[in-house]
Amino acid sequence: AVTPMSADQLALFKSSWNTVKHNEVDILYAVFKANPDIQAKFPQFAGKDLDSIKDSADFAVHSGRIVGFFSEVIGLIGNPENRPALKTLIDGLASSHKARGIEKAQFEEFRASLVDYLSHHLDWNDTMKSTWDLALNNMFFYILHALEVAQ
Ligand code: HEM
Repeated sequence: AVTPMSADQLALFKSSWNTVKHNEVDILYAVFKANPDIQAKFPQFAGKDLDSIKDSADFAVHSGRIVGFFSEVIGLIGNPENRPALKTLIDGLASSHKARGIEKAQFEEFRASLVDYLSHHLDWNDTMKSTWDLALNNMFFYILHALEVAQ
Protein backbone atom coordinates (compact mmCIF):
# COMPACT_ATOMS: atom_id res chain seq x y z
CA ALA A 1 0.00 0.00 0.00
CA VAL A 2 0.99 3.63 -0.37
CA THR A 3 1.61 5.91 2.63
CA PRO A 4 1.45 9.65 1.98
CA MET A 5 4.59 11.65 2.73
CA SER A 6 4.52 14.72 4.96
CA ALA A 7 5.50 18.07 3.45
CA ASP A 8 8.85 17.87 5.26
CA GLN A 9 9.55 14.38 3.96
CA LEU A 10 8.62 15.39 0.45
CA ALA A 11 10.94 18.40 0.61
CA LEU A 12 13.82 16.31 1.97
CA PHE A 13 13.24 13.60 -0.63
CA LYS A 14 13.36 16.12 -3.47
CA SER A 15 16.24 18.22 -2.19
CA SER A 16 18.40 15.20 -1.39
CA TRP A 17 17.76 13.69 -4.84
CA ASN A 18 18.81 17.00 -6.39
CA THR A 19 22.26 16.60 -4.85
CA VAL A 20 22.92 13.23 -6.55
CA LYS A 21 20.73 13.27 -9.66
CA HIS A 22 23.58 14.23 -11.95
CA ASN A 23 25.72 11.30 -10.81
CA GLU A 24 23.94 9.20 -13.43
CA VAL A 25 26.98 7.24 -14.55
CA ASP A 26 28.12 6.52 -11.00
CA ILE A 27 24.65 5.33 -10.03
CA LEU A 28 24.26 2.94 -12.98
CA TYR A 29 27.83 1.77 -12.41
CA ALA A 30 27.00 0.95 -8.77
CA VAL A 31 23.86 -0.95 -9.85
CA PHE A 32 25.74 -3.00 -12.47
CA LYS A 33 28.70 -3.62 -10.16
CA ALA A 34 26.46 -5.11 -7.47
CA ASN A 35 24.21 -6.95 -9.95
CA PRO A 36 25.93 -8.51 -12.96
CA ASP A 37 22.56 -10.11 -13.81
CA ILE A 38 21.14 -6.62 -14.44
CA GLN A 39 24.07 -5.63 -16.65
CA ALA A 40 23.57 -8.89 -18.55
CA LYS A 41 20.08 -7.79 -19.63
CA PHE A 42 21.48 -4.82 -21.57
CA PRO A 43 22.34 -6.09 -25.04
CA GLN A 44 25.04 -3.46 -25.58
CA PHE A 45 26.72 -4.06 -22.19
CA ALA A 46 26.23 -7.79 -21.63
CA GLY A 47 29.47 -9.69 -21.15
CA LYS A 48 31.61 -6.54 -21.20
CA ASP A 49 34.05 -5.41 -18.56
CA LEU A 50 32.22 -2.82 -16.50
CA ASP A 51 35.24 -0.63 -15.84
CA SER A 52 36.02 -0.38 -19.52
CA ILE A 53 32.48 0.57 -20.60
CA LYS A 54 31.92 3.02 -17.73
CA ASP A 55 33.43 5.99 -19.55
CA SER A 56 31.81 5.32 -22.92
CA ALA A 57 29.26 7.60 -24.54
CA ASP A 58 26.78 4.74 -24.68
CA PHE A 59 27.04 4.21 -20.94
CA ALA A 60 26.43 7.91 -20.31
CA VAL A 61 23.37 7.89 -22.57
CA HIS A 62 21.84 4.88 -20.84
CA SER A 63 22.65 6.18 -17.38
CA GLY A 64 20.99 9.45 -18.26
CA ARG A 65 17.81 7.70 -19.40
CA ILE A 66 17.53 5.38 -16.45
CA VAL A 67 18.49 7.77 -13.67
CA GLY A 68 16.61 10.52 -15.50
CA PHE A 69 13.45 8.49 -15.08
CA PHE A 70 13.76 8.94 -11.32
CA SER A 71 14.25 12.68 -11.79
CA GLU A 72 11.15 12.87 -13.94
CA VAL A 73 9.04 10.96 -11.44
CA ILE A 74 10.44 12.76 -8.40
CA GLY A 75 9.77 16.09 -10.10
CA LEU A 76 6.10 15.16 -10.56
CA ILE A 77 5.47 13.69 -7.10
CA GLY A 78 3.65 15.88 -4.59
CA ASN A 79 1.15 17.55 -6.90
CA PRO A 80 -2.13 15.63 -7.32
CA GLU A 81 -2.55 17.17 -10.78
CA ASN A 82 0.46 15.16 -11.91
CA ARG A 83 -1.06 11.78 -11.07
CA PRO A 84 -2.09 10.92 -14.65
CA ALA A 85 1.40 11.79 -15.89
CA LEU A 86 2.98 9.62 -13.19
CA LYS A 87 0.72 6.73 -14.10
CA THR A 88 1.62 7.07 -17.78
CA LEU A 89 5.34 7.08 -17.00
CA ILE A 90 5.16 4.09 -14.67
CA ASP A 91 2.90 2.05 -16.94
CA GLY A 92 5.32 2.72 -19.80
CA LEU A 93 8.29 1.63 -17.72
CA ALA A 94 6.48 -1.54 -16.66
CA SER A 95 5.44 -2.58 -20.15
CA SER A 96 8.84 -1.87 -21.75
CA HIS A 97 10.60 -3.85 -19.03
CA LYS A 98 8.09 -6.68 -18.99
CA ALA A 99 8.67 -7.03 -22.73
CA ARG A 100 12.39 -7.47 -21.98
CA GLY A 101 11.65 -10.24 -19.49
CA ILE A 102 12.73 -8.24 -16.45
CA GLU A 103 11.28 -9.56 -13.24
CA LYS A 104 10.18 -8.09 -9.99
CA ALA A 105 13.23 -9.52 -8.20
CA GLN A 106 15.55 -7.54 -10.49
CA PHE A 107 13.67 -4.33 -9.75
CA GLU A 108 14.16 -5.10 -6.05
CA GLU A 109 17.90 -5.59 -6.65
CA PHE A 110 18.02 -2.29 -8.50
CA ARG A 111 16.31 -0.60 -5.58
CA ALA A 112 18.68 -2.10 -3.01
CA SER A 113 21.72 -0.91 -4.97
CA LEU A 114 20.26 2.56 -5.40
CA VAL A 115 19.69 2.78 -1.64
CA ASP A 116 23.21 1.55 -1.01
CA TYR A 117 24.53 4.28 -3.30
CA LEU A 118 22.40 6.92 -1.59
CA SER A 119 23.47 5.77 1.85
CA HIS A 120 27.06 6.60 0.90
CA HIS A 121 26.37 9.86 -0.92
CA LEU A 122 23.69 11.56 1.16
CA ASP A 123 23.80 12.69 4.76
CA TRP A 124 22.38 9.31 5.81
CA ASN A 125 20.76 9.81 9.20
CA ASP A 126 17.56 8.22 10.53
CA THR A 127 15.35 10.90 9.00
CA MET A 128 16.98 10.55 5.59
CA LYS A 129 16.74 6.77 5.71
CA SER A 130 13.08 6.68 6.73
CA THR A 131 12.18 9.32 4.14
CA TRP A 132 13.80 7.33 1.32
CA ASP A 133 12.31 4.07 2.59
CA LEU A 134 8.86 5.60 2.47
CA ALA A 135 9.35 7.25 -0.92
CA LEU A 136 10.73 4.10 -2.53
CA ASN A 137 8.09 1.90 -0.91
CA ASN A 138 5.48 4.08 -2.56
CA MET A 139 7.23 4.29 -5.90
CA PHE A 140 7.97 0.57 -6.08
CA PHE A 141 4.44 -0.27 -4.98
CA TYR A 142 3.23 1.38 -8.20
CA ILE A 143 6.05 0.06 -10.38
CA LEU A 144 5.70 -3.55 -9.24
CA HIS A 145 1.93 -3.42 -9.52
CA ALA A 146 2.22 -2.01 -13.05
CA LEU A 147 4.72 -4.77 -13.87
CA GLU A 148 2.23 -7.38 -12.68
CA VAL A 149 -0.63 -6.12 -14.81
CA ALA A 150 1.48 -5.12 -17.85
CA GLN A 151 0.86 -7.08 -21.05
C1 HEM B 1 13.25 1.32 -11.15
C2 HEM B 1 14.19 0.73 -11.88
C3 HEM B 1 14.42 1.06 -13.33
C4 HEM B 1 14.22 2.21 -14.01
C5 HEM B 1 13.73 3.54 -13.47
C6 HEM B 1 14.57 1.97 -15.40
C7 HEM B 1 14.48 2.90 -16.41
C8 HEM B 1 14.70 2.67 -17.73
C9 HEM B 1 14.46 3.61 -18.80
C10 HEM B 1 13.87 5.00 -18.59
C11 HEM B 1 14.81 3.03 -19.95
C12 HEM B 1 14.72 3.62 -21.37
C13 HEM B 1 13.28 3.63 -21.83
C14 HEM B 1 12.72 2.25 -21.97
O1 HEM B 1 13.20 1.48 -22.80
O2 HEM B 1 11.78 1.91 -21.23
C15 HEM B 1 15.28 1.70 -19.64
C16 HEM B 1 15.74 0.78 -20.55
C17 HEM B 1 16.19 -0.46 -20.22
N1 HEM B 1 16.21 -1.03 -18.98
FE1 HEM B 1 15.57 -0.20 -17.28
N2 HEM B 1 14.98 0.67 -15.54
C18 HEM B 1 14.91 0.08 -14.29
C19 HEM B 1 15.24 -1.22 -13.99
C20 HEM B 1 15.78 -2.11 -14.88
C21 HEM B 1 16.24 -3.43 -14.54
C22 HEM B 1 16.13 -4.05 -13.15
C23 HEM B 1 16.73 -3.96 -15.69
C24 HEM B 1 17.36 -5.31 -15.95
C25 HEM B 1 17.37 -6.32 -15.13
C26 HEM B 1 16.57 -2.98 -16.75
C27 HEM B 1 16.94 -3.16 -18.06
C28 HEM B 1 16.73 -2.27 -19.08
C29 HEM B 1 17.09 -2.54 -20.47
C30 HEM B 1 17.71 -3.81 -21.01
C31 HEM B 1 16.76 -1.38 -21.18
C32 HEM B 1 16.94 -1.14 -22.67
C33 HEM B 1 18.27 -0.53 -22.95
C34 HEM B 1 18.45 -0.29 -24.44
O3 HEM B 1 18.00 0.75 -24.92
O4 HEM B 1 19.03 -1.14 -25.07
N3 HEM B 1 16.00 -1.86 -16.22
N4 HEM B 1 15.21 1.50 -18.28
